[in-house]
Amino acid sequence: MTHDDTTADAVTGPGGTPPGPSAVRAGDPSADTNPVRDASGGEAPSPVDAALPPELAPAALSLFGDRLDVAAAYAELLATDGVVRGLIGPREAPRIWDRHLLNCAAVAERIPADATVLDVGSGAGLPGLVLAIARPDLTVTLIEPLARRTSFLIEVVERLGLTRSVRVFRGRADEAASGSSGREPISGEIVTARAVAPLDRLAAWSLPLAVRGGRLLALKGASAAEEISEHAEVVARLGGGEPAVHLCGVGVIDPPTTVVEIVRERMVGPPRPAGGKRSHGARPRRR
Ligand SMILES: C[S@@+](CC[C@H](N)C(=O)[O-])C[C@H]1O[C@@H](n2cnc3c(N)ncnc32)[C@H](O)[C@@H]1O
Repeated sequence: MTHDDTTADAVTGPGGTPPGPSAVRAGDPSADTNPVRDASGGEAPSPVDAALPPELAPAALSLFGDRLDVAAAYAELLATDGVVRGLIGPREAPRIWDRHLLNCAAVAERIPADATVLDVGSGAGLPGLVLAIARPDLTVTLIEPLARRTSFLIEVVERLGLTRSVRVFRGRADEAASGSSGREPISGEIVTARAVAPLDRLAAWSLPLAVRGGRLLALKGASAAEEISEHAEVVARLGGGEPAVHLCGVGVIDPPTTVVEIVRERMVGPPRPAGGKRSHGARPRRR
């Protein structure tokens, strides 16, 4: 994975005083609808695309509670800025609530109170930012190598007023786990990931980020069982316990979110590079 160097250096965390979420409320069609042009010259989606569909309101309220207005502000940012900046496809805008926000928020039920969460490959903030919105007790680090995405994430964190609980780490998961460019290695009780890599590669990147007894929560679709049977051996070699499939949000969202959960049972170090030891601070091998 190469870095996209369109913006500044490694990110340690957003600073400054956040202005707080926009006043747009779920389902508020009176939001500013000034058309803006997207990168392709077409008309970008308006905030109305991010309005909470009435039929999803009960699920959204159940998953976000009194944070629903923050979730709505995030939905609006995804559907406008996120689309214009190419972080989310224009066709996703009207599906932001069911396919993205609710799907990700449902996973909060598998995360204990006050946990430290590391989200690998956050992209536009899914699921890490959604979890931070739904669960203000969590401390969340969004791990993402692409500068264009981390700039968006930093801006969103500031605009939503989440700077106390959310940090953005620009880099790959293996760099976060081992520490690189003078940064301390990071770890957490929960590692989340959605749509990042097949289970074997994901486990190799994510398990080193979990403390012993910590868990990887991988949001997977219909492929979950197949991926487990294909990769369970690799997962075991990496120190992971037997992967288990859980459905999250049963009775709240349809379909529920399928999560593959793997406990880091043993601490297994990274494989030694061929030809001897890696010197401190050296660039990790490309996988
Ligand atoms: C398909 S996107 C998914 C984004 C988001 N999780 C979602 O569900 O919308 C995969 C993301 O993983 C990131 N990624 C790829 N390899 C990575 C690595 N080794 N460590 C951390 N992130 C990585 C990519 O930059 C990209 O943003």
